[in-house]
Amino acid sequence: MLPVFLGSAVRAAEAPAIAAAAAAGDPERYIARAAHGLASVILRHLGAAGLPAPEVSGPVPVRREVRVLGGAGVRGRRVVAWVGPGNNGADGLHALSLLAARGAEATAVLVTERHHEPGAARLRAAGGRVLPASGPAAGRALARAEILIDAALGTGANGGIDLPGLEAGRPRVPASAWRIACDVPSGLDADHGEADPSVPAADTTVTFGELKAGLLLGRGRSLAGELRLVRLPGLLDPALLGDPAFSVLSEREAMDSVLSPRPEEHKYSRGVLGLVAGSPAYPGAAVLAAHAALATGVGMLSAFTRGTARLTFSGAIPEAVVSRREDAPDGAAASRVNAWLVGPGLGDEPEDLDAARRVLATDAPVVVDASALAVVAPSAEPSPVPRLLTPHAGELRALARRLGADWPDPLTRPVAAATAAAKALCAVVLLKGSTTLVAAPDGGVLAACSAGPELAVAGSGDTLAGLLGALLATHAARAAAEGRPLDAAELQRLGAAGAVLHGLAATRAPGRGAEPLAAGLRELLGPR
Ligand SMILES: NC(=O)C1=CN([C@@H]2O[C@H](COP(=O)(O)OP(=O)(O)OC[C@H]3O[C@@H](n4cnc5c(N)ncnc54)[C@H](O)[C@@H]3O)[C@@H](O)[C@H]2O)[C@@H](O)CC1
Ligand SMILES: Nc1ncnc2c1ncn2[C@@H]1O[C@H](COP(=O)(O)OP(=O)(O)O)[C@@H](O)[C@H]1O
Repeated sequence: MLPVFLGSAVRAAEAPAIAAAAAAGDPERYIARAAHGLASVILRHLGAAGLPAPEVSGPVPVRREVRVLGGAGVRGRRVVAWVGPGNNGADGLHALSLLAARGAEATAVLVTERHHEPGAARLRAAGGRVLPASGPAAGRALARAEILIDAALGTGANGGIDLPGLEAGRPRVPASAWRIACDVPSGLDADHGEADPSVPAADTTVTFGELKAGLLLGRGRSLAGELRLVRLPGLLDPALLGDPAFSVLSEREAMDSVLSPRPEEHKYSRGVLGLVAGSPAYPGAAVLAAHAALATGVGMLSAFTRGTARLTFSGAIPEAVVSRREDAPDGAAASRVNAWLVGPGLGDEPEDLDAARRVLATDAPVVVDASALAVVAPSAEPSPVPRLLTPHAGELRALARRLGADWPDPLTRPVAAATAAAKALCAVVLLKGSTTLVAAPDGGVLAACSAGPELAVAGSGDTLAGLLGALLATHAARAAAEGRPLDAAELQRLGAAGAVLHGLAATRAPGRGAEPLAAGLRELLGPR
């Protein structure tokens, strides 16, 4: 798991080391190291021999399109940087001089009057140019750029800044230029990912010290591009840094959460999922959830649905045991259920909501999705077995309204919103979005960043719900065999794992829309 911190926390935590370096007569100690990492990423991208930069991490587990530059080597490559007034600009100047020393045609375009003078002097000495943004030479350099470094503003930004080379009617940065942001895209709020329209998008962001939450939330997710982390040992004071805002689950960790059946296992020991879903108005949601659960791997699927949806469901899912809705959760078919999924296509008639209430009154783990969220009530104590709620932002807002709760807004403050809901409801809350956050009642938050916008289709949430139901059922069965219940921490991890797998499955799906996602999941997980 990769911890992610508020940008403001990283900023506060680096202040003492920076002050100490300055007091020791070495004010550029960390700037030089950051610039070294930045230049190293650029060199590697050009296929040139990199600098010996031990501190650059591998790609962060966030799905991105990665653009690799054609041609090898750095000699003669036209590298331009927007350079701002603070240390972010200083990083950019330093990185440019490292590239100039290796033969790049390096140009700094000063976007404010103030800039880091020693850095500018070093760049000139290395053969680079330092130009004011207002002059024609800067326009020409920007219009010929092959690589554009965004070093205008970093974590000290207070809103966006007008940058040359982006406006219509003036020399423009070519669309083919590879854009690399230094620490954060200029003007992006490094805490929450808010950005005004002036914030420039990057293909890659090289960030320093620790990952900043704003790179993974809100607009940050699309503005930052591929992420690289340059660690700067000794820079951050752990006491000032505090706890992470959230931690990103890796693909490996998610894959490892899917249990393979043991040779001696039978359908019941492997895990039975009780599915309370589907209604005459929404029969398809239950089918999508069922396909996803079966693709993830359950021993048995016991479905409870009503009216004409029963017929549709039986026809589509021949291996499921299908019962009447009113038999959940007490009928014979429910007796072996290890975990429940209630909600996909459930409907919102009184009888639908009654069924959801009955399921929530059991002591089995349960995924509460879609219209079943309408019966969730606050609780002072965790239920004996925790619940996993799966709202998107609109559903979380509706839940807050119904309960009269004053939770932060899930779109602009998703970490705080999910955490407040998890605490108030004593449940694990999985807040769906381009970055999905999973908050536990005791505070910690996990994140899944594998998803892309192809998941923004009706029915993809039903697929996620089925996947989560299967993870809960199989883990609950394994835990029961070991004589222990599933706890909230395990449920939270399974929630995050499910969201990561959901995003990965989309990359393997044989077509568009929600229906092929289960096939993508099968392809991803292989025979289990
Ligand atoms: N200080 C250090 O030794 C290190 C700092 N690092 C770099 O330093 C950056 C933070 O440096 P700073 O604290 O100097 O902050 P910035 O480089 O983000 O710049 C802050 C300056 O920009 C001005 N400013 C803010 N918003 C503006 C706007 N909208 N329009 C015009 N001007 C604006 C502020 O008045 C201030 O003078 C990090 O993002 C990172 O790139 C890294 O090099 C790690 C080491
Ligand atoms: N732009 C996006 N990028 C990545 N994932 C997305 C995006 N939009 C939606 N998703 C994911 O798609 C799913 C949609 O779920 P939901 O809104 O409940 O859909 P439905 O109820 O129609 O099935 C969620 O898992 C969400 O995280």
